[in-house]
Amino acid sequence: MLAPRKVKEDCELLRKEMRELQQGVQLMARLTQQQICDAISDISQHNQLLLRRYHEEMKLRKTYHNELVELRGNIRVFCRVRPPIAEDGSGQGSTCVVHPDQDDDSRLLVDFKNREQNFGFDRVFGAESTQDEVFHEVQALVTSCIDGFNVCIFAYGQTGSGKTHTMQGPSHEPGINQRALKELFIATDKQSDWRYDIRVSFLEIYNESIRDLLSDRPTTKMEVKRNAEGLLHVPGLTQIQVNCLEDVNRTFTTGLENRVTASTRMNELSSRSHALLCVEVHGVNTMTSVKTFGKLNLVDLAGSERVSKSGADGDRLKEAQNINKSLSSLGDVVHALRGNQSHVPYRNSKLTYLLQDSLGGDSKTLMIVHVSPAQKNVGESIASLHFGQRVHSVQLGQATRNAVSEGSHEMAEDSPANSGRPKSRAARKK
Ligand SMILES: Nc1ncnc2c1ncn2[C@@H]1O[C@H](COP(=O)(O)OP(=O)(O)OP(=O)(O)O)[C@@H](O)[C@H]1O
Repeated sequence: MLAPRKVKEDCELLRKEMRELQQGVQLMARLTQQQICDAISDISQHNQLLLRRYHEEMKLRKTYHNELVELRGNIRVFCRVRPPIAEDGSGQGSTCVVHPDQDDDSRLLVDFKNREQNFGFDRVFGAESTQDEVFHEVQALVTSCIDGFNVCIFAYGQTGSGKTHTMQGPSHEPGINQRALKELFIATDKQSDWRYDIRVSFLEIYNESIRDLLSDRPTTKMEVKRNAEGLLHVPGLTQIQVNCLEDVNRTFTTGLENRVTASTRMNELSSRSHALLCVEVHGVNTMTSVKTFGKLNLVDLAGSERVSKSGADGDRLKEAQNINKSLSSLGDVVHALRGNQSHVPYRNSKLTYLLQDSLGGDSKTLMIVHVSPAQKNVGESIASLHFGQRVHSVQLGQATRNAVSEGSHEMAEDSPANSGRPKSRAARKK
């Protein structure tokens, strides 16, 4: 039998040991916590370093990419994904399967046949992109026509993919056409020693026939001819001098009312023709009388969808075949130019023949490929992306700027916006 005093002492001892054990555990826990915090902080510093390096690399890649684009002869390809719309319906078919890469604004990811396909362009605009953002990227291209460059901007894609939205746009959110003219008015207004004259024509190519959209009595008998200076033009085509946005809007209203539209299963007001807004900028220096001339061609192409899907027959089938022919000719021409091939097949369609002077040489071309985000359109989206990719991915090879094409315009040496820019090849030769 233990004495009560001994029990009390043992109890005290046990209590003391327990307190020490508790303190020891708390100390260990604090130390471990500190170690974990240090490790996390190390990892996050390392991550931040990697992220910084990644962004630096991205910036560098962009710089090199821009240099490469210059070398490739100024042909760029953008891609724009339109947001979901009511016409996409609901259910499985409306699921969004097209996503811009969150970390790289030049890549697009598409879920197709249970695989993720990856497409690269000069720039990808997601569904939330605004008209402002898109125009910001094309602004420099647009104003280069003041310097005497010829510029073409094409909107490509299946019916309902957003081509007209990008080029024309609704009145509360105007697209490239109106913004470009506004920008030209602002830029030409700033040049005190220069007087500018801006003229527009608006035509469509429907079933390989040209129609004047600004004429009261449109005729389909219009042809592409060479004028005395060797430049391609359409005799009899209405040209309107525009001095302000009101003039421009009046012109658009007339032209759009005349546009041929026909219904297909895919879009009630599907445009089955290519619409071409041609802006000519004539400049004259009031001190030296030096003249400049540049052309800006803004093209809303007809829908690129394949015939079977549109349920086409009869007239619609003929339309679809003509559209396919001209779009593939356009792809061939741009592909040949970007690859610096010696033969460029301009004559294979009215569209490329008419634009011959504005494609190639020192001209600048931008193709904006439009895609729907919906799963039910994914086949057409993939076809459009392959079209854009074919143009975009031409290997550099021995490409430099193309030789000056027949009839291209030289940039005047003392053109106002010329200072600090590389001179056109023609100008360099002088
Ligand atoms: N970026 C966008 N933001 C908001 N709405 C858009 C956008 N792109 C397209 N839409 C809408 O989607 C619908 C189809 O677009 P749009 O008419 O521009 O297609 P399209 O490719 O020009 O078709 P079509 O070849 O038939 O002329 C329109 O209602 C348009 O307002």
